[in-house]
Amino acid sequence: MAYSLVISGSEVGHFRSIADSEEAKNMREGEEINADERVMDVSLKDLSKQLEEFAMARDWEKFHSPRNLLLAMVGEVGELSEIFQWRGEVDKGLPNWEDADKEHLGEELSDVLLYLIRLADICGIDLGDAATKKIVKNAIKYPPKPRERKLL
Ligand SMILES: Nc1ccn([C@H]2C[C@H](O)[C@@H](COP(=O)(O)OP(=O)(O)OP(=O)(O)O)O2)c(=O)n1
Repeated sequence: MAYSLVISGSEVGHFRSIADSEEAKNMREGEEINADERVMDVSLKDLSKQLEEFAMARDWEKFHSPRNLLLAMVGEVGELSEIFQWRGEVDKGLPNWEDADKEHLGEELSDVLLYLIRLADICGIDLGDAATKKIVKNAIKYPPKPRERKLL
């Protein structure tokens, strides 16, 4: 049986509860989820909250220690690497890739991101704030190329 879970940009709250929705609970392995619309502008804090709720609903908080989350993230980095393994150099935008391969890539990138966000949260790090400050620090360390002066 196929399920179609439609998520719109204005329904992030709905999306937030999808993992614990009746449809999700009733789903069996191999059944299809069809997210027809993209979720726009989801924030790190939104994702962090969803991950906390996901762990709480399954009583998985006891497993989400900093070390376990780090190891889980590294494992997902390995799965991400496997997608690129033996392919040689890949063009930007992945023009010759099958849709299924791109979807798989999106899933593995998401797994890395989600474990990273959860790790930061569990460690009490505000990742959005830390990353923004790091970008500023990077810009000071690596100043932009000076513009060429126009000679009058
Ligand atoms: N204790 C856990 C287990 C899973 N997840 C979440 C975070 C990841 O987004 C995803 C990882 O799930 P799997 O371990 O099933 O890994 P994959 O989705 O990569 O499946 P597979 O390894 O079979 O390809 O689920 C989590 O938060 N906490």
